[in-house]
Amino acid sequence: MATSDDDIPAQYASPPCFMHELDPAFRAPATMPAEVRRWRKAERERLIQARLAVSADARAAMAARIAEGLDAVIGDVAGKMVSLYWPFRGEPDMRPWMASVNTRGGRTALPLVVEKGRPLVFRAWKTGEPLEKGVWNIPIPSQGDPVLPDIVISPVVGIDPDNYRLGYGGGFYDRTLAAMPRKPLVIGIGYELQRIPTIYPQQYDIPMNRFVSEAFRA
Ligand SMILES: Nc1nc2c(c(=O)[nH]1)N(C=O)[C@@H](CNc1ccc(C(=O)N[C@@H](CCC(=O)O)C(=O)O)cc1)CN2
Ligand SMILES: Nc1ncnc2c1ncn2[C@@H]1O[C@H](COP(=O)(O)OP(=O)(O)OP(=O)(O)O)[C@@H](O)[C@H]1O
Repeated sequence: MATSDDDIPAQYASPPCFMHELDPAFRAPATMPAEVRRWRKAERERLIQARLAVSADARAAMAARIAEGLDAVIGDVAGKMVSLYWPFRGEPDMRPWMASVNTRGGRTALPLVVEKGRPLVFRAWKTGEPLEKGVWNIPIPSQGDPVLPDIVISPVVGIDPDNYRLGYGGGFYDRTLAAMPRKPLVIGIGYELQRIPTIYPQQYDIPMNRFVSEAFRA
């Protein structure tokens, strides 16, 4: 029986973060448990290596299947603004499909990192227009006003059964989607080998509406 203070484990009067007592609407900032952060880092490295171990020819064949899957999911692209990406580290190269969107009366855009910790900005771009080197040497459109895509195609490093995406660890897509005034259709793309049982979703992770891989069947 606890008869004296000495028997009761020491406790703080308030939890260490007491902002919610001052402002009931306050939510703790997005932080990730250290073990999840470590796990994600290791899993990213494993998945990127696994993807790079596939031959360039096999990756190109899978990208062609992904393009068919995107057409099946999206249907008519005319009048749509679709954001894609400049491929690196073995991501599916969708540049041929990007050109075909423009041929069919759609428009396309590329993301650019304005600053680490800030949302991405999308700039209209199509084959042949000038590019320059952005952060991490990723090519970005040299000019053009920001656009708001109707459809965001997001390359995944890993994807789980609830369509939560593991990316390169910058939090860019989560921040960007959270900040967009109109919710676009968000399609994660990647290879079957990138499926994982869970990404340990955190409060700020936003799931993809769809995931399209080389195994997609309409
Ligand atoms: N092709 C392509 N372009 C894209 C993205 C993408 O996923 N694919 N992005 C999608 O967001 C943005 C770039 N995001 C990136 C985020 C992090 C790193 C990176 O190299 N990060 C560090 C580690 C970061 C950390 O773990 O804290 C590294 O790997 O050394 C690269 C690009 C915009 N452009
Ligand atoms: N909406 C947000 N607001 C503030 N911080 C965020 C938001 N979304 C993510 N973050 C921060 O970004 C960091 C990286 O997130 P995460 O591991 O999910 O990146 P990722 O989805 O793999 O990367 P990327 O989208 O750049 O490919 C996390 O530490 C998280 O705190």
